[in-house]
Amino acid sequence: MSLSADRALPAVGSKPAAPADRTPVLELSNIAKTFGGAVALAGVSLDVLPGEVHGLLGKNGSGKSTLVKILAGFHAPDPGGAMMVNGEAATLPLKPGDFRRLGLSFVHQNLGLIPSLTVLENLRLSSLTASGRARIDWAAERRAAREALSRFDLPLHIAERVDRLGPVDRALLAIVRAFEDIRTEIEATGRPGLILLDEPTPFLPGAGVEKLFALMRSIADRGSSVVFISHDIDEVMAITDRVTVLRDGRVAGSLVTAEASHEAVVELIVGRSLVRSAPRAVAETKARPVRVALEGVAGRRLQPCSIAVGRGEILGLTGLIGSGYEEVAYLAFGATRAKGGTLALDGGTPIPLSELSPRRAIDHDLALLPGDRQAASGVDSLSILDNMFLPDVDRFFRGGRLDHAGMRREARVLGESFEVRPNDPFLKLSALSGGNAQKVLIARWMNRKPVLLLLDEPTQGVDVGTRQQIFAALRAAAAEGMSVICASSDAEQLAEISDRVLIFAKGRIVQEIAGEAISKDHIAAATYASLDDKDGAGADTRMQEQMR
Ligand SMILES: Nc1ncnc2c1ncn2[C@@H]1O[C@H](COP(=O)(O)OP(=O)(O)OP(=O)(O)O)[C@@H](O)[C@H]1O
Repeated sequence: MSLSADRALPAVGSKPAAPADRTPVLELSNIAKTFGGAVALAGVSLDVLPGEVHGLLGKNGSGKSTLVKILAGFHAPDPGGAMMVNGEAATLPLKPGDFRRLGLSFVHQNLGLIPSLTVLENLRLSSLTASGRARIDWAAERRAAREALSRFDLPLHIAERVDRLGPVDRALLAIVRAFEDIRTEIEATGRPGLILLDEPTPFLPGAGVEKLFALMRSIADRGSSVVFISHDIDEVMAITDRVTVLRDGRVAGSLVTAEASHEAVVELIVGRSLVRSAPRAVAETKARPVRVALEGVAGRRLQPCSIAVGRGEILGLTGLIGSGYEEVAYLAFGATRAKGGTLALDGGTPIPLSELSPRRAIDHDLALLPGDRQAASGVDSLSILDNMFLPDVDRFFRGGRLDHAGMRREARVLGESFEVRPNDPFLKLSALSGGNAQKVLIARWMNRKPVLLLLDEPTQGVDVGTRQQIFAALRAAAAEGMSVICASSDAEQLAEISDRVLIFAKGRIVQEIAGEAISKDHIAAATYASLDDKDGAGADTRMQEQMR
C-alpha cells in the first residue's frame, strides 16, 4: 500500500485577499482546538465572501468537521481565536439564539430532517418552535412552505412525508430549510447569510448533484454564501468560486477555483502528487477461473440474474439508485433475505441464498462492508481494537483466556498498514474522523483475507489520498486471490479499481464493460444510456422518478 510521493509541495499559500469593498460574511482568525493533547485545529484563518460558494477541503482528519462543529457551537475552541460575521465580532462558542441573528445555518451529513414528518412540517419546524405561538395558523404555514419551495423552483408536495422522498429531494429540502431558517434575518438586515453544507452529496447520483449545485448557485446569486465540504474534487471544481484546503489542522492554502487545476487541488490536499494506476488488460481478466458463482439471485428490485466472479477479480456494480445493483452485496451475504438464487464458492455445492445468514456467510469466508458506516458497519462506542476484531475475536483465545497483548499488537500493526490516524487501538471509533473510521472497518475485513469481499460505497467520505491507499490494498489482496464485488455510484472509483463493471437498469444487468474499455466516462454514459427508450420517449420522466 503506497502512494507515489513524487515531490514535495511548494509552499502554497496566502489566501486570496477579499476585495476591500466586500466585507466577508465570515472571517475566522487563528481558530484552534485540542482534544486531550491531540491537536485537531492548529490556528485556522479563512474568510468567505458574500455571494460566494466556498469549498472546504482536506484529508480525513485534517480538521474540517471540527471547524464546522466549532461554528455550530458544538465545540468551544481553544482561547485565542476570533470570528467575525459580516464585520461584527461574534463570541465563541455561539449559543442557540446566535445562529439566526447572525444568519448562520447548517446542513450536516445526516441532513437533520425528521422522516416521519411532512415536507411542510420539516420546513416550518424551527420557525414554529421559535415563535412560541399557542395556536398554529396552518393556512399561513402552508402558504409560507409553498413560497419557500417555489423560491427555488422545487416541485415538492408539502404534504408528502419525508421518508417517502428520495435522497436527492431530501438533500434539496434540507438546504432550502437551512436558507428558510435565516431568510427573515437576511431580509430584515439586508446582510448576507451563510449556509454550511457538510458533505451533503455522497450517494447522490450525477443528475441529483446537478440539482443541488443549481440550488447552491441560486442561494449565492441572492448574495448569500455557501461553504461546501466535500471529498469529491470534480464536484468542488464545478461549483465553488474559491477553495480553502486544510491539512493537519492548518490552512494548507486557498485558491481561486477558476485559476486552479484538479492536480493542484489534489496536491494541496494530500501534500504530494498522486499517480493513478492504469486499468488491467482484458486478456488478464478473461483468464481467471470462476471463484464465486451467484445464480438466479433475486431481491426486492433485482430480477433473477447470474454473476460470476473470477479468482482475484475486482467486479464493479453500478447503475442508477434503485436499479438493483445496490442489493447484490447484501443478498450475497445473507444480510437481506433473497427471493431466490444460490451462491457457490470454488465450484462447491450451491447454497440457497434464502437460507444464508451473515453468520453463515462469515463461516464461508465472505466479508461485507456496508455503505452505512454509522448505522450498520462499525460500533462508535467501542474501541478501534474492538471494531477490528469484532467478527473473529475467537482466534485470540489462548487456553480459555483472551490474549489482550496479542490483540493490541495486531491492532497496532493493522492500523499502521492502513495508516489509521491516530493509531491508538484504545481510542473509541467515534473519536476518529469519518475517513479514518472507514479505514479501520476496511482493515477489519481485509485482515481476515476473505474468499469474497463485498463492498458497498467503500470510499464514501474518504479523502483522495486514502482512496488511493484503499485501492492499492484491494489490488494487492486481489493479486493474492481475493475476489471482490464493489457496488458504487462513483464511476471514477469503479474505473480505477475494477477489472469488469456490470451496469444495472430496472433490476437487470444491461451492459458489461471490461479491461481497457473501462473509463469513468464510459461507465457514466452506460449508466444513463440504460434509461433510453427504444421509441425515445419517457426517458426524462423515468430519470426524474429514479432520481427522487
Ligand atoms: N471528540 C473528539 N475526541 C478526540 N479527538 C477528536 C474528536 N473529534 C475529532 N478528533 C480528532 O481531530 C482530528 C480532526 O478530525 P475531524 O473530524 O475534524 O477531521 P475531518 O477533516 O472532518 O475528517 P473526515 O474527512 O474524515 O471527516 C482527527 O485527528 C480526529 O481524530
